Amino acid sequence: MTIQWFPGHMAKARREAKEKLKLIDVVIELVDARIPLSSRNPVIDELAKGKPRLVLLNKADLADPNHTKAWMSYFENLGNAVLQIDAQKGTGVKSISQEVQKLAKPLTDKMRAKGMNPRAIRALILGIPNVGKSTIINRLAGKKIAKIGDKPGITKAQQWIKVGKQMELLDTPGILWPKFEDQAVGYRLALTGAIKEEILDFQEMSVFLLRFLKDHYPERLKERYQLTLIPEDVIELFEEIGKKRGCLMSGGIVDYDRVAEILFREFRSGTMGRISLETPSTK
Ligand SMILES: Nc1nc2c(ncn2[C@@H]2O[C@H](COP(=O)(O)OP(=O)(O)OP(=O)(O)O)[C@@H](O)[C@H]2O)c(=O)[nH]1
Repeated sequence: MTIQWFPGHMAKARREAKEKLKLIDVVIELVDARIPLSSRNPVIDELAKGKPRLVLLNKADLADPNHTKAWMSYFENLGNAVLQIDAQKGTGVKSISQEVQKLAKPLTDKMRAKGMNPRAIRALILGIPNVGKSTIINRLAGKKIAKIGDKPGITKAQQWIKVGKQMELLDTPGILWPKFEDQAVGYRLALTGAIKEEILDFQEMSVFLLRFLKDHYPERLKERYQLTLIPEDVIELFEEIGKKRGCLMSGGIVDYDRVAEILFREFRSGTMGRISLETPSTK
């Protein structure tokens, strides 16, 4: 789904998320493991305030495993539970319910102390577009999708999915807007598919990517595009790749648009290998 985020849409998303959060014990915040900070909604801390939180680093299959490890510690140090997952294949998804239970332990303990039988813990998935919310919901729902139906006194419109015996998940995620304020963040979001690529200049985006790869994954670049040396100048590098890939127009001039498209597609699809565009120390 592609959403153009105008102020009215952002206000509506915030209102809806706040409404949903009233019903929720544990927040599941979904981010892209390749860009965990850039893919966070800018007001998530304010929205989820006071609720225990499980951060899911999704699309971990596309991210650099070493960086993902560093990101796990980063989010743990902020006081969250964290899991890395690949919702497409289902890796790590089974642990979600367990983590949610752990986070809700103070609540279940309280219910027991009052002599009550603890009810199922209610969770909500929140995240920016395209981060994998629906994929996870479908995974968690599995084949035995059990809609619990309306709960009197709680809500009429909301449907809940039963995940095991002890967790209930709201079947519609909270879709939140991405960050806009920073150009580098914009490039990272566009490269990973969170915002419409048409909004940004393809060539500019690819130059951003090449600059990043040159600094952080030079060997990968050499290998993929069969380069013996990586030119210092990023435009020269762009042209080298164009020549290697036969992206030439008449007169032997490099077709920049085609090179940009190749770089973009090969990054997006994971053909370049597992690459993270952000580490906890990225500014
Ligand atoms: N490689 C990989 N792809 C994934 C993973 N999770 C989701 N995807 C893909 O990412 C794309 C977006 O997934 P969705 O589940 O539709 O994302 P969403 O957050 O519900 O998107 P919106 O409806 O736009 O808010 C789809 O093409 C999924 O197949 C993952 O862990 N790894």
